[in-house]
Amino acid sequence: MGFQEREVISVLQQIFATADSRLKVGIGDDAAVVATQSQSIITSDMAVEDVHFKLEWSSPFDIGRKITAANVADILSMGGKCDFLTASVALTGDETLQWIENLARGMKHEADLAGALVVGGDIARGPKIVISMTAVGNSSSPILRSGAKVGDGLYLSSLTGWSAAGFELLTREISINSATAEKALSEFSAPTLDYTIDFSGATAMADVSDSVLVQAEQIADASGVQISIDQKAIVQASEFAELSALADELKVDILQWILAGGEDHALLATGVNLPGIRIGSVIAGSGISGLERKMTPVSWSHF
Ligand SMILES: Nc1ncnc2c1ncn2[C@@H]1O[C@H](COP(=O)(O)OP(=O)(O)O)[C@@H](O)[C@H]1O
Ligand SMILES: Cc1ncc(C[n+]2csc(CCOP(=O)(O)OP(=O)(O)O)c2C)c(N)n1
Ligand SMILES: [Mg+2]
Repeated sequence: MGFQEREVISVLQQIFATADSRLKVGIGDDAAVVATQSQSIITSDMAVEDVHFKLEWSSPFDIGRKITAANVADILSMGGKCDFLTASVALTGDETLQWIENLARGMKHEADLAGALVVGGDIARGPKIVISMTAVGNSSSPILRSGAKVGDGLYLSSLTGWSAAGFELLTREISINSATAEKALSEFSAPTLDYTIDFSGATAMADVSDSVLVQAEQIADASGVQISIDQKAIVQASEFAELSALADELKVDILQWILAGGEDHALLATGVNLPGIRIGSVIAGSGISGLERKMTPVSWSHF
């Protein structure tokens, strides 16, 4: 074992140190003390070694970014802003202190982008690395999955499919030396969240962790509407041609990546005249329609 628990805590204390006035008591006591808003949004997501990440595929910095992004995205998808995060980490004991430090630096990097503070967590030994984060955010008017209305459009904050493309390159052990392949690998290792998109006018919203199809179906079910996907509109998206070239090179169906791939954590929203990429419409009925061929959404239900 290359580190002691108190050494790790001391490193974490330094990395997550802040003078932010929202934090009253940070790392070092039994719990953090924070100034919350009158209405909070709370969510948790975890990342398990060999289920959500592989040590040979991703740097500790990217693993830290990715789990933080997955948590923050659930707050953004409620129309909220993330304020606080906690990080509970099971380590095997084979890691170096530097590995753990870089994991924390990745978390801090993404937390900074989100305007959030890492205020505490826990460390334990486990047979594999498991990272569970909890995020606390706020919104005075949260956007639920259940608000989609007939006549709304369906919008993506950015084109999905990049993470699935990176996952495919890694699982098939294909090495392509191009900026497009680099982008796919980087989006898989740690997705770029769409912090600047203004979806405050959305009637319903979800982040794409499982896939556009799964998340659209969740919105359709919760709202009692049908969502019709417009494949022709997806083709018009600005990054489509670039991703399509990579799909052709790998001989895969690009729509499988875009609609059935996961982990981009892009925002999927319904509403009228929203920014982003319009990929469909909300109509009367139930379920999903409009697909020109059958898609097999990769279901990431874990059991
Ligand atoms: N172990 C658990 N205990 C309580 N609630 C849970 C648990 N696991 C999942 N949930 C809840 O189930 C819902 C769906 O979870 P999940 O599919 O992980 O959503 P997401 O894709 O937004 O992370 C969420 O409201 C989540 O809080
Ligand atoms: C080693 C490895 N295998 C497979 C995947 C792909 N993968 C794992 S979980 C997942 C979907 C999202 O995970 P989940 O825990 O269901 O997230 P949540 O819906 O709770 O946000 C995907 C696409 C991966 N990221 N890493
Ligand atoms: Mg979850």
